[in-house]
Amino acid sequence: MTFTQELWASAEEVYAEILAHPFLRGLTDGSLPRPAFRHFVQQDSHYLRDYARALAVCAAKAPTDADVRAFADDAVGAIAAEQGMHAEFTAELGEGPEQPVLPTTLAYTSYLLATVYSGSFAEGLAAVLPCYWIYARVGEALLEKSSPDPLYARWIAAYGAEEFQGVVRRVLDLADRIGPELSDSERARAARHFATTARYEWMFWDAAWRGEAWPVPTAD
Ligand SMILES: Cc1ncc(CN)c(N)n1
Repeated sequence: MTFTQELWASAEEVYAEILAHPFLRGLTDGSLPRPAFRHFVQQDSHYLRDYARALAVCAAKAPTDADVRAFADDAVGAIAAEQGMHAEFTAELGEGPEQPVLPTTLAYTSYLLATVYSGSFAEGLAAVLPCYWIYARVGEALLEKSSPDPLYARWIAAYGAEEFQGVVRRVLDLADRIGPELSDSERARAARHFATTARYEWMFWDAAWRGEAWPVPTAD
């Protein structure tokens, strides 16, 4: 089994649950309530700021100059493209009340940052991978049906697009290049990180679907 096959196997069931989630079903049949989508976009803007930091840390630990550049470019490029898309969505949806960073976003980004700072390059890579790979798979799967809602159809098209798929393929190729050099224990740790952040991906959509809020008032 290649390293990426091993990683995917650790989260296969989570991916099935993601595709079945009412948030994603609501995107494709157009029934997703706008407040849930706005919630998602606002939390994703918070998330992407920290995800860019996580990619920058991966870049700093990458094995070759080309890999350093690829991660650094992604940290700037792919994230800037997604943030640009969110800005367009926000303009169309209307700002709505300002949301603080909510519990699931905070838990996910805290886990990502702790892992990329404290783990090896392979562990950090495994932790950031579901963000790329699950969205690429979801984009591909949803593209066939797209959505009767033009806003949701644009979101699906962005992740199904060849440009995004190509970025993801590059990262997967890198993972498979370093895979054979890893010890069994490092591969096992990496698979645990991958499975954990894949779960956070499910939780992120679920939090938007539920309209998650802090249970008691916060200071900000
Ligand atoms: C939570 C989350 N995960 C993944 C992606 C896709 N880069 C995203 N924008 N947001």
